[in-house]
Amino acid sequence: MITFDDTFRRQLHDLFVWRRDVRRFRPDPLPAGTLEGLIEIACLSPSVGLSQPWRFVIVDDKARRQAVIEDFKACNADALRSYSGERAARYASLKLAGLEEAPGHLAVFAEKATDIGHGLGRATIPETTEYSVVAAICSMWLAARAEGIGLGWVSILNPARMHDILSVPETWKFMGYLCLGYPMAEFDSPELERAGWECRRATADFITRR
Ligand SMILES: Cc1cc2c(cc1C)N(C[C@H](O)[C@H](O)[C@H](O)COP(=O)(O)O)c1[nH]c(=O)[nH]c(=O)c1N2
Repeated sequence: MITFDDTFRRQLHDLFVWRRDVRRFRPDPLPAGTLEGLIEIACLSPSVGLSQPWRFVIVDDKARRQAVIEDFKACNADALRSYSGERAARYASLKLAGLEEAPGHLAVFAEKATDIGHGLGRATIPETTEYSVVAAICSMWLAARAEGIGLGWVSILNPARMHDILSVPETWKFMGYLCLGYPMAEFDSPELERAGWECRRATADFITRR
């Protein structure tokens, strides 16, 4: 039997506190096999019916990376137009992806048509497939941070374009595009909070009793 002691629990708590969404990366490359190792950990995550619906695409090709960057720029410009006044100025000042600097690019999809798991748990709530993939990304996020590697989740992208750029099957649903690399700096608070976009609320605000 494996048990975890107080020292581990304290360190685990620090890991939760110091995990960040990272957009500012140092240019240093990641050691060979880093992404594969993180994917290995992600695959230990829970999944509905043990369906393991996560699909990872390591994007090394320069032209495909550039196409993703161009799509981000277009989507981010559209997003900026949805704000006005002071909010728009603030949005424009945010750095919302580290696509140009990050040495590691990883696109993550959910295989909606998988037979693995024989449909268990998915009939009433089909979105459990996507939930499972999000669980895997969160595991990877923490595992990366434990290795001193920053992960930034980019969702300001057009899912249909991601399919075209990455040539993946129709049944794969785009879940997110992850930038990975060594962070420029470490923080214990979200960048959006530090930039004055939004602040974390008290935990009690999210709890209701019935
Ligand atoms: C599903 C999803 C999608 C996105 C994000 C997160 C998640 C969960 N986040 C990161 C998000 O802004 C960040 O998690 C919060 O601001 C909290 O900061 P920390 O993750 O605690 O550093 C994010 N950040 C960003 O700069 N560009 C983006 O496109 C996205 N997209």
